[in-house]
Amino acid sequence: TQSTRPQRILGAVQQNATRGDPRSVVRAIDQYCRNQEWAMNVGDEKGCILDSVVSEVNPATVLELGTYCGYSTVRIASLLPPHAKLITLEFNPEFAVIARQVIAWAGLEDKIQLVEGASGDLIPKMKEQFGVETFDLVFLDHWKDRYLPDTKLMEECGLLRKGSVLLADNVICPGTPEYLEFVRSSPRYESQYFKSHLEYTKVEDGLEKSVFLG
Ligand SMILES: O=C(NC/C=C/[C@H]1O[C@@H](n2ccc(=O)cc2)[C@H](O)[C@@H]1O)c1cc([N+](=O)[O-])cc(O)c1O
Ligand SMILES: [Mg+2]
Repeated sequence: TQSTRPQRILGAVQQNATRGDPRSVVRAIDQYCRNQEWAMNVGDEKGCILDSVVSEVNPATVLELGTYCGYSTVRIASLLPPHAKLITLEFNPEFAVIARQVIAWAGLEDKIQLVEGASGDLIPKMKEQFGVETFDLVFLDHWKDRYLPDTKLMEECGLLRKGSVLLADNVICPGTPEYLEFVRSSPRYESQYFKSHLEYTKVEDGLEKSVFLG
């Protein structure tokens, strides 16, 4: 029976990465997706921008919207301080099965909690069910038409504090026009665009970093 792209990505990790070495997991996925088949990981070029923002924020609590195969999950978690926690939301059970194995191969299970479900349903439960106060960093990389409603939902649920950082992938390609307009025009956010390229291509894309001002 035919394998799926996520299954082939997991295979590339198991064949080419070293157990317990997150950076080798990241490298194995990038090499596979650059040389064998494209996949919607944030990738190595935008990944360096992601690394710099994570290192600058040095977050104790991170929320990732959109796990997929766990590439950015592992990339972020590998840079977190000892007791920091990353919660990642994944809607597709098949993707979740793969991501859990990628996270395990990297040896990062203790830092990462993968929760299955829709962001719109899970965000209101963050405080009561997952014991979260606020998030220091949110990485948005799920369905592009959910970036804005979920940002408003996080505000309403008191999950953002003065200084919380939102980092959004794909603000150019595929594009998140309503989200971009909102964070760039709202007086409650200080936004900055990091120009880059769509993963594994020469097409323009970028990350938008938006600091919540409270
Ligand atoms: O479409 C894109 N991303 C959508 C990602 C969606 C992911 O978020 C999950 N989710 C988790 C929780 C939810 O509530 C909803 C979905 C979905 O189950 C999926 O795993 C995309 C597309 C391109 N592209 O070039 O076409 C490039 C990119 O970098 C992209 O990120
Ligand atoms: Mg993306």
